[in-house]
Amino acid sequence: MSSAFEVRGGNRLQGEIVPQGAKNEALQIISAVMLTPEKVTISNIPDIVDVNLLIELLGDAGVRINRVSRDVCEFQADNIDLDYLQGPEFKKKSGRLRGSVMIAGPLLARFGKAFIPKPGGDKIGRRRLDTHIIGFERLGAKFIYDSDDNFFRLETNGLKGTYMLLDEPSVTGTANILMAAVMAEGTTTIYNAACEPYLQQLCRMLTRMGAKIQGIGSNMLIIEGVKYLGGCEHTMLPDMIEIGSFIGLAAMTQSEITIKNAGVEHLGIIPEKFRQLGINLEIRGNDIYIPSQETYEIQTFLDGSILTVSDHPWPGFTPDLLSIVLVVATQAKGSVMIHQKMFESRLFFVDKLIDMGAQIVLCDPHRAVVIGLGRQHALRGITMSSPDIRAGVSLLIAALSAEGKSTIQNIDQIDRGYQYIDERLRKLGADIRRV
Ligand SMILES: CC(=O)N[C@H]1[C@@H](OP(=O)(O)OP(=O)(O)OC[C@H]2O[C@@H](n3ccc(=O)[nH]c3=O)[C@H](O)[C@@H]2O)O[C@H](CO)[C@@H](O)[C@@H]1O
Ligand SMILES: C=C(OP(=O)(O)O)C(=O)O
Repeated sequence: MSSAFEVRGGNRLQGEIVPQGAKNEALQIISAVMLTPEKVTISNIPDIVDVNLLIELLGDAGVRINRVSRDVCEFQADNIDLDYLQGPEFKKKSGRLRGSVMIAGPLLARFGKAFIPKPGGDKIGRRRLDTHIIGFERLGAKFIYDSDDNFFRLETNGLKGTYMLLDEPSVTGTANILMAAVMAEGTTTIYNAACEPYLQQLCRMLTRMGAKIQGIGSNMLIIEGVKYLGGCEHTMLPDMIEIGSFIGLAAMTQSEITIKNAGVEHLGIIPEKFRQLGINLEIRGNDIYIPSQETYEIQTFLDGSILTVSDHPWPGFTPDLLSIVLVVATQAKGSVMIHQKMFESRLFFVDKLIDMGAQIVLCDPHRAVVIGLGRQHALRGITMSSPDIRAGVSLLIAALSAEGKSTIQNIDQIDRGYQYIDERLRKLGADIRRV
């Protein structure tokens, strides 16, 4: 696979784009197929590296996989190879993505055993697994940590429902504990649960499989354990992070874009945050229309002070869109403070934007002040490397708006989560190619 994008910036884009199925939802939903020996059919699966890798991993572990089409797949986990799941190949492969940790909950529920290698995913700061492990322990699992090869082994003679107050509303942690609790004996209460649309979707899927869950969409899930879960069908929501990325792309490149079938009722505060940056967007049924805008002006707070955009667990603003907001602000009129509270290494990519001519002060690893150029001059194309998935797309957006040629290396990071991105952007008129 090639590993760089060459972009000639400055084109105004135009047209319609359909978001892919949600990556982070897919990783939960595909893990949940392990909960039943029956057939599960999943639709709107994004064709991206992380998701394909998880599907491959399940296949290696004995799950029967029938990819009916690019975005529909049937799974049947009626013959799992538990030995494979503690072997060297699994350790290596599953370490390449974050989502693989979520196989543990279903395995523990169904077989009383699970193995968690050090997970992969973005290197964006410390990413603890404490919430997952402590949650499993509270349900009655014992864990052994093998420090030589960074491997957690979990075992139980039977999970038992309990009350737990999570240390933090971890997204993958909540999903993992939930998938274990649905087949535990008795009632489990998970308080301070994460409640992103990804999790709401997982709860709905589990309910269709026969699970009993109350409090869906809230930070308190009450789960009545059942003995058996059956097959189901599930369709993934559109990827809200991709949608936010396209809104940012449209504004930054002064383009007129319609994002089709955007699942607007599931976007929470996302459209409002982009409006705070001065971006016009119209919700038209289930589509989002972004008109071409010469300039956009960042709002201030009501008292006139400089706007801060920060991340917060759902229903707050997702940390996965802060890098996009930051790049869009570089060409706005006005200033904004970006405060990335969750991750300590996600803002370092701003040095590349500074090289391109953006005015940004990185105050500390968590906070950056952007002084918008207000189109006084364009960014300049440069050669850069993509440090993580969202920074990668932010740099791509910057490159598409910049004057001249940019080369973005390490685009495997982008391919991890954005489906055929070059091809789709070319259809909108972007000058981008893989080299
Ligand atoms: C595969 C997947 O679904 N990945 C997402 C998931 O990762 P993931 O589930 O790994 O992230 P967590 O929700 O566990 O949180 C990530 C980090 O943020 C810290 N933290 C979390 C909650 C909190 O209130 N305060 C806090 O500081 C945690 O200590 C942790 O180190 O959720 C993250 C937070 O939305 C997203 O960036 C990732 O895209
Ligand atoms: C951080 C992200 O992904 P992961 O958790 O898979 O690293 C992301 O999707 O922005």
